[in-house]
Amino acid sequence: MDHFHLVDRALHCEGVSLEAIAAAAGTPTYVYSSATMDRHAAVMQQAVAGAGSGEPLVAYAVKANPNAHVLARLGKAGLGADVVSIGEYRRARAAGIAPERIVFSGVGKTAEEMAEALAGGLLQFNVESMEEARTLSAVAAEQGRAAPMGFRINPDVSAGTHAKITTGTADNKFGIAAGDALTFTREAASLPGLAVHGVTVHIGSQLVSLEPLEQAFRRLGELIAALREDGCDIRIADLGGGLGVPHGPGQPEPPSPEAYGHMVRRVTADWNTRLLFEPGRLIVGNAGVLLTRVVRVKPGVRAPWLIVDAGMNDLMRPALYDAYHRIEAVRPSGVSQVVNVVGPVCETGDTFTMDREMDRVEAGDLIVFRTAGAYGATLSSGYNSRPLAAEVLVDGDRWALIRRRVDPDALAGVETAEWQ
Ligand SMILES: Cc1ncc(COP(=O)(O)O)c(C=O)c1O
Ligand SMILES: N[C@@H](CCCC[NH3+])C(=O)O
Repeated sequence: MDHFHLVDRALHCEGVSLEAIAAAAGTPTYVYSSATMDRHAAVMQQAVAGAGSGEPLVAYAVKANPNAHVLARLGKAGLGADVVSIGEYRRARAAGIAPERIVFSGVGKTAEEMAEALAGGLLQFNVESMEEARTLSAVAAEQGRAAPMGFRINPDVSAGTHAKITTGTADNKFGIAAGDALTFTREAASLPGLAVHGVTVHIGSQLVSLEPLEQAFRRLGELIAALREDGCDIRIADLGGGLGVPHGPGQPEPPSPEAYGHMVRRVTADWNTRLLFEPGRLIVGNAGVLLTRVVRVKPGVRAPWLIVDAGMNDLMRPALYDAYHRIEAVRPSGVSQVVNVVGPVCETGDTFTMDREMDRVEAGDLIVFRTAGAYGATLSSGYNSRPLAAEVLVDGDRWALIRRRVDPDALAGVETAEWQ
């Protein structure tokens, strides 16, 4: 069930009219549905329930949407957190997510970040190089603690997604080449303060086929067997995130979480490890829209330019990855038109789409970009001295402003002239 739906011929989020939100909160504003987030969290947890040995952990990838209220909601829905910076770690903890439900990923963790997370507690660091393992060892030795550790392998599998969100090929910066894993664990085992008990793999984002995932997981399975034979006690396999979400008619249809769960069960049946998952987009992508108002319609050669008050600074995905977002009128006219939808930013890349057929709208009308709950607000910037968009969370027939619009004047407080 879609919680963004028409009521009295106008788009609502759950029981709240998007027109009412725009009138009160202004535009552009991100609007999230709590019910959709809860449902996605439940669907993912059910899809992997009973897989592996011990309780599977669905650790939400905080980077997808780190708003404190979104995190608190997902924590209550039973999710842990996959964090990639100490900022995300702090946010996850502040949202009430327990340390033993947090994994720390990323190629560039600093010694300071490691020290704070180790002292605060976590399930494991997912380490991506021998150099990083040495730093973690030094941090652990200094605290007199053992650092719980997994390590990420690079399986050299192409995920079949956009090059800029592919992470598991030999050309990518991520992970340790699968062929180097034995040498890596032997060396890591010889360092003080490291408790190596996990392996992880994550090959990319918005995957629309299970095949590359299955290939990567099979490599991981072979590796777990080889590591055990070598005396390394692997107890956790973290299968990363990456499952794509539907973007609407005419767009590639990703496999369902249930199909993903079946594949995981089949491939991991004899692994005898606890399983971790790190979905981001799957949980929040379709739980959010970016609500924006048409500033004006300018005649164009190919098609009219629909100039909206959201720009590439608010929703970067089309400019960064040529990403598709379904666009809908908040009050559909029933008459269709072909338009180019662009923002006000002084860049040609500030183009959301060209030659898109959609409902006819005029200056002053509201439209939404769908599937904007993941990698939307969090990737935004204040480019062109534009404010950061507001964020709203809907719950039934109530809504709350969960991030105020951040005015560029806020910079006045941090811009200084401290010449040295
Ligand atoms: C290590 C890691 N885990 C999880 C994710 C979440 O990916 P997605 O939002 O596609 O599920 C990412 C982002 O690609 C990632 O880099
Ligand atoms: N930011 C990307 C996803 C990258 C996920 C992080 N590894 C997107 O918007 O699609």
